[in-house]
Amino acid sequence: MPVTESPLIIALDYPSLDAALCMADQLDPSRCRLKVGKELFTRSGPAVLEALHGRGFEVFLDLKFHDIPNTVASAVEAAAEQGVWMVNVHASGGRAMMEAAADRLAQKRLETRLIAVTVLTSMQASDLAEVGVLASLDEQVAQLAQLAKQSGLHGVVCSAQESARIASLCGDGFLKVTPGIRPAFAVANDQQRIMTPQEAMQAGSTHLVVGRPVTQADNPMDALAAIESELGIDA
Ligand SMILES: O=C(O)c1cc(=O)[nH]c(=O)n1[C@@H]1O[C@H](COP(=O)(O)O)[C@@H](O)[C@H]1O
Repeated sequence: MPVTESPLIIALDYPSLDAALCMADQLDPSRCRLKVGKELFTRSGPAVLEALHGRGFEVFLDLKFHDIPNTVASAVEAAAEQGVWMVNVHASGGRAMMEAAADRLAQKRLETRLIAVTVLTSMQASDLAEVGVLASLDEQVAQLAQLAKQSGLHGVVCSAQESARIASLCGDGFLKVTPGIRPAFAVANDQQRIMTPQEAMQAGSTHLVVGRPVTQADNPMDALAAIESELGIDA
């Protein structure tokens, strides 16, 4: 049984363990999961995982691995051994890399969900062209999602704008973890492909990653409650 049925994952993008735990201590593991990303993990290391697991949270370790297959498989194994609920890689690392990571989890009987980033939600079509990708943004996301599924991954990180297409190509059970979530009260910041929480769920997202709209709000708990209410979740 999961600790929570909520689709919400709060991104703890903070510069210190203390700041991250200050937010975590206002949250409840029955209401959301937490995401630990590059800044926090680089500063605090595995201690943050222990601290959050100790408080009962399921943790998405978002380090977006992208390297040769053996290196990524070993990094994914190391994350899973620390008990994280979810870990991610970049789908553009390719089939061999994703298969090696998925196979390693299976060999070691580790149940961590492994997902792949398709195209970052901060990118738009012109950014893709600039890095030499000639496919349209939608086509690139669809191609990488299908490759991730064929490689044995549990799902993808994508924008909610792409969730419906990925559901039709890869199935409802394939996880669609969607950052770039912006409730009506929040600003876009550096996100390009955004949707509101309700639109994202209607589009078929299975999980919503929310950072600054909650963590930088004047009252983070009110912001979280407003999102829950938009989704019809009883807090
Ligand atoms: O893998 C991710 O979590 C991720 C992928 C992506 O394409 N876009 C994206 O924003 N993220 C992460 O999702 C979070 C979004 O945070 P906010 O923009 O503050 O809501 C950040 O921690 C990003 O690192």
